[in-house]
Amino acid sequence: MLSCEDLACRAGGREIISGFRLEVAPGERVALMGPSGSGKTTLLTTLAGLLPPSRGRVLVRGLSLAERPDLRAELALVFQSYGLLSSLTAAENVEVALRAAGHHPSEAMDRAAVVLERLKVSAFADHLVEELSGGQQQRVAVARALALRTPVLLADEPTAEQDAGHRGVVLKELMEAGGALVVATHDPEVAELCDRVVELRP
Ligand SMILES: Nc1ncnc2c1ncn2[C@@H]1O[C@H](COP(=O)(O)OP(=O)(O)OP(=O)(O)O)[C@@H](O)[C@H]1O
Repeated sequence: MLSCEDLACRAGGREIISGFRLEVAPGERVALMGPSGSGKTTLLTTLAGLLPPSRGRVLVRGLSLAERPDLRAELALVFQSYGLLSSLTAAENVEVALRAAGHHPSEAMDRAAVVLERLKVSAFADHLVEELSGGQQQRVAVARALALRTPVLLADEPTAEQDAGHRGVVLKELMEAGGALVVATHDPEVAELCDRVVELRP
């Protein structure tokens, strides 16, 4: 579903990742682990097609992501820093992503309501993102990515800001989403729920 071979990524003028190989099957859940600074965010950003690799290619269904930008529609990314539009409401953030992906406004509204409910943020659906706590914002970011129902979901430490109860909520939704999942995490319990662990070394 998602693969790369001999991938190298640069950030800040130096090579952060080199000779990286990954093959993720449809529906497979992979935990990406490694110490702080080992390159998990850099790698996820590259796999999402947002940062061009300095060597190698990212393939989606065997096709080059660089040559076929339309394949980006197969991927969703939960950013470590959420990447929400702070002057919009939680619901609008999800709806905007769905509308940008081609969904009818009324369908986007319905789908956003369902996914925000599942992530336990429906009580804040009409609140501006800037009024939400870090944990609430993170669940909106997860909701936005899940709402797109892409075959591949990339998630960067998606439970880092969650208390124990909400961590379970986020994990359940991510694990049951059904698509391939690559999740960067420092949490061994998240890794245990995945099918396998890929370790990055600094
Ligand atoms: N835009 C940038 N400019 C300069 N250096 C960068 C940039 N982005 C990342 N780096 C460097 O690349 C390395 C890898 O960073 P990255 O954020 O990918 O690591 P990480 O494994 O996700 O870390 P963490 O677990 O702390 O989130 C770090 O040494 C970081 O300082």
